[in-house]
Amino acid sequence: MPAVQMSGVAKTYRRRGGQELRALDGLDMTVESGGVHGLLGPNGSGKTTSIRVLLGLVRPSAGDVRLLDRPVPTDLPRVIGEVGALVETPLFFPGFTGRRNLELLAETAGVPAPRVEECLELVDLRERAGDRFKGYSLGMKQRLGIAAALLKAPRLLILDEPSNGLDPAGIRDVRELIRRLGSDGRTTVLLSSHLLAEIQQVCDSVTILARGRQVAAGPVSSVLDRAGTGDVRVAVPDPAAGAAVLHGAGFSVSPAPDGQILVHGAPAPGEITRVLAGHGHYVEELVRVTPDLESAFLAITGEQA
Ligand SMILES: Nc1ncnc2c1ncn2[C@@H]1O[C@H](COP(=O)(O)OP(=O)(O)OP(=O)(O)O)[C@@H](O)[C@H]1O
Repeated sequence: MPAVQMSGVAKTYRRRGGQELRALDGLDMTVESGGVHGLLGPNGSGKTTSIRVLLGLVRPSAGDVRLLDRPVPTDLPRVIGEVGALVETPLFFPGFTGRRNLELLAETAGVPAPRVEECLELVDLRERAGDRFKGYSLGMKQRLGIAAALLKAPRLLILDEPSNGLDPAGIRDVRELIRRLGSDGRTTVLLSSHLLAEIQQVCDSVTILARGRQVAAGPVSSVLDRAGTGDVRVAVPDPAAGAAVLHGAGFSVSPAPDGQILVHGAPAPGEITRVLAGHGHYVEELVRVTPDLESAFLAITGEQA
């Protein structure tokens, strides 16, 4: 059972002056249960809006939404107890300790008190739980926010740009925490981010958004592979002669920076080896050129660098 299913979801905002803005324009997204799923897209692509739709904070103009196999918003009251979310920087009492803040939230939500300590442990804040919230670093505040979202032991945890504003150590801690949560065998994490590197390091699968639509989805590695250039870099002892042979055989070639040959859009690299060997050029190395992550992302989303 998928944890999240969105199909054809649209959300139109009316701007001042009557103009319409399509924040979501027929968005499809499936998040299978378990692991960490990334929602990746440039600023303004609709990540926060889709999360707000999932949580019933925004009513979609069209489309179907299911959360833990229940229709949303109709059945939201029946599933919301199993969903934890960190959407904006959560509000805590600055003068209270981290622990007291969580205890208050737990009491309000009817969560048994021992769960507070478990959550503090999960986010690695137990040692500092007796300190006042206002003295926490931004990273600690964010981890306390995640602890609050975990109080109900949710099956689905939704985190909207949790690394925003954090320093490198804070980012690392939050990423490790998300990975840990996603591999506990019972929690599905949906993580939104505009940072490709974050998605690559943390997520198992990804939905990529651009202008309110899905532009790619699937396991992280295959989605990025699909954005591959199809170029192959070939090393032979005599690159100029080798390039002439390949050109003569109909391949599109250009010189690679290190004196090797770049063969463009080569569907079957084995053919390159065969043609070269047929003319006495023996391949020393043949490597498929994978694009750097940033180019892959820009290629997929169609954004300009
Ligand atoms: N309440 C609102 N009223 C009008 N327009 C809105 C509202 N909320 C979002 N938008 C617009 O909808 C589009 C999508 O915004 P959204 O916040 O969902 O994108 P995002 O991918 O989360 O971007 P970011 O990373 O910048 O938060 C943007 O153009 C935004 O300006």
